[in-house]
Amino acid sequence: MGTISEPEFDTRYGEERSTKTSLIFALNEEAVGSLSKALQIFEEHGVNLLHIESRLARQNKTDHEFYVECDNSRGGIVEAVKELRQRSKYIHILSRAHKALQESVPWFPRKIRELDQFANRILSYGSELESDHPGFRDVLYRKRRKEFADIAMNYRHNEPIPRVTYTEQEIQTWSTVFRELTQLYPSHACKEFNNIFALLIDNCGYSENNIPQLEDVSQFLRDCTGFRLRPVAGLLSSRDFLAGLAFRTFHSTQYIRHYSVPMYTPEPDVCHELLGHVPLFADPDFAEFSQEIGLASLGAPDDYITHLATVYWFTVEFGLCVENNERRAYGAGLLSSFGELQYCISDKPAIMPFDPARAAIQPYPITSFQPVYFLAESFKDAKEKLRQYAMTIPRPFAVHYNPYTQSIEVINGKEQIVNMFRLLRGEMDVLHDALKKLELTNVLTN
Ligand SMILES: C[C@H](O)[C@H](O)[C@H]1CNc2nc(N)[nH]c(=O)c2N1
Ligand SMILES: N[C@@H](Cc1ccccc1)C(=O)O
Ligand SMILES: [Fe+2]
Repeated sequence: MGTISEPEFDTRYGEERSTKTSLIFALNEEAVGSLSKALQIFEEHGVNLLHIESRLARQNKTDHEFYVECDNSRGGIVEAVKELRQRSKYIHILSRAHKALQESVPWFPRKIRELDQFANRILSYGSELESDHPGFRDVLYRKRRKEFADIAMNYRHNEPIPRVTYTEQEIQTWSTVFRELTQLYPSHACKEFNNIFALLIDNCGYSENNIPQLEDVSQFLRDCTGFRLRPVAGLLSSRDFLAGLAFRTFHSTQYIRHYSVPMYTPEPDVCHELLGHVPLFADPDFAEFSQEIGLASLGAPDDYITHLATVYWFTVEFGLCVENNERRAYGAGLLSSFGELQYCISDKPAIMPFDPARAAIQPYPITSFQPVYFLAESFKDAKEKLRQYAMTIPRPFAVHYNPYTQSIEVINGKEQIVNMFRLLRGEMDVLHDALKKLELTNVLTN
């Protein structure tokens, strides 16, 4: 069992490097040798220690606290602190210059076209998935996957998504998944999902004998909520994936799982995207919520991204909620796996009440059924709590999505405030006019 691994530490920080930084930290464990292991981290990152002191922690007078001064002229302190943080109860960084360095913001896309840059940044699940992936030894399957990867790699913003002629065998796999899942949905899926699913059957070519085309689904979503699909060759890093949502863009795979194990696959495939995710993206409220999560992620520090992605995992991917005193699935990873959808409603897994702060630190496997699920009071409750959680990500600026230019505006000065105010005032005027014409102006005053 593994956990999703993030790409290497993001090095797109500011150029500015201070030479001297002071830190105070207390280690998680005080075992013999743990300090020397911790100090080794500095060495590994080329950071020289100039001075070190230990003392009893101010807070509780029993822990030992260490004060170190380091020479950062060769860089590496950001990485070292990041690693040390994992072994520490707390770290305080004392140098001002270092703080400025930390506060400089990781790169994020500002224009929708910049999502083109994500195409070749696909994470592999690592050797573990490779060897237990059901398609691992199937040469034909791997060859076919390469064709799909090429479509995604060559795709550019605003192009229609290439249509794919699926093979008989692929359609068979889809049929099995579709048939099994649609039998379970009425009793296992939340009502928001079930309501929209019917629309997809009527409008989007969803049926037992047809794998819908991404382009058609993307057009449909654009009409419903302005969401669109982009083909992607595989798993994106959490940071990139979430950034896509900020632009109302959902990265979707186009290949289908291996025919040998239709009931569960360890990576996203077209069944997961089209059956699991797409229905809720057609819901205006969920679309707005998804974009907010995406916006909150832009430029967030790495550790916040990891936590946000984990909460996302336990909600949007694997969330359960209560409906009429019954357990129902709203997570896309459940709604696309007829194996796990039955399992999650059974009494086998552990169920915990949904609390974002708790879910954020729960480890999870990616290649097997989840041992733990979080149960929200309702689908709405989960959305609300995740939204509030996302708001706690610290950032020295606000962001706003301009739908006309499809770009992110960073609100960090007077000029941007004035622009945004103008935009909103225009909309408020329309609203006021509408209320007047409907003789509803009193709703504003009451
Ligand atoms: C945000 C969170 O990590 C989430 O599970 C992401 C990760 N990367 C992804 N990448 C792709 N292609 N599809 C997905 O559904 C996801 N999910
Ligand atoms: N397990 C899901 C696919 C999936 C993999 C990884 C993350 C989320 C979903 C399925 O079988 O449909
Ligand atoms: Fe997913």
